[in-house]
Amino acid sequence: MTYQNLLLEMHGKVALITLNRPQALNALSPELTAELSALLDALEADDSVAAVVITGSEKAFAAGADIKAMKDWSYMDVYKSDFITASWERLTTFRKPSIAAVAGYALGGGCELAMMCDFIIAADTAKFGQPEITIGTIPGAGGTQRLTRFIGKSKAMDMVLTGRMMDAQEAERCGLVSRLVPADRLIEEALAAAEKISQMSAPIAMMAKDAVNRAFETTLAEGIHFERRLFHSTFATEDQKEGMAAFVEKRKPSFRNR
Ligand SMILES: CC(C)(O)CC(=O)SCCNC(=O)CCNC(=O)[C@H](O)C(C)(C)COP(=O)(O)OP(=O)(O)OC[C@H]1O[C@@H](n2cnc3c(N)ncnc32)[C@H](O)[C@@H]1OP(=O)(O)O
Repeated sequence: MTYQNLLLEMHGKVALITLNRPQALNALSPELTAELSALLDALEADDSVAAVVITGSEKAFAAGADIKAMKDWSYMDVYKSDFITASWERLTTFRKPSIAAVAGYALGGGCELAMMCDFIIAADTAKFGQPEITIGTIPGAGGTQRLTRFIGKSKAMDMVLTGRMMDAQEAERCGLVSRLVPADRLIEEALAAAEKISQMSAPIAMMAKDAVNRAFETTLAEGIHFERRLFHSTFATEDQKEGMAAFVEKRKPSFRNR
């Protein structure tokens, strides 16, 4: 498949996806999100891919949904097509580890897309926001829910009601991003993190990701029960045997993803 709005580069077992609509600050058009969804399907099915990094340009990770495309849509258009469509949410069902590497603007759907990744590494130039209210709408790709879980009610209300932007330092302080790096090291750092993850057992990484994600969805008791059962099931894998044997034998483990 050829992609008009995305670039794909392989770095060993890590797929680097670059959103590529520079003329519109990577605004997330229906075509772009459909391409991203199709590409994630292909990467999920490809056993040679262990992790994914999604990035944009120096100026913008993504400036949100494509306002020019959606400005004249009617209620029936968005309701019947169920916009935000499944293609936007494909990242939330992607089972391999995903990292958003954010420089510049991550606004509206751009911020929402970054929050759908497993974690966010931000350049010191990054700016996050949910400015939908300034154009007469509200976040529609999970912003009110995910941002609130990341940064708490008070700050989420501030962001969503004023539409203000948060700089990278504030985003790190309040837990929206996991790491802050100089802009010229963003891709290197994100690829290094993904490469480190790709050395782990792939099924164990999936279980770890499933367990952390469950914390978003359930009570503490249910989440701990879920974690415990997954933890137990790691003992049914060859990779748990290999990992612990390697520790005892003072060598590097050689995981076989079994
Ligand atoms: C997903 C949902 C449901 O949650 C909804 C949304 O995401 S709604 C969209 C939320 N995002 C925004 O409201 C941000 C819109 N953009 C801006 O405020 C500004 O572009 C900026 C602050 C990010 C950057 O400003 P500046 O440097 O002055 O650049 P511009 O001249 O404004 O932009 C350059 C070029 O890109 C086009 N552009 C920017 N953002 C979008 C967008 N979201 N959709 C479509 N096009 C966008 C902008 O129109 C410019 O193009 P030209 O008009 O010059 O052709």
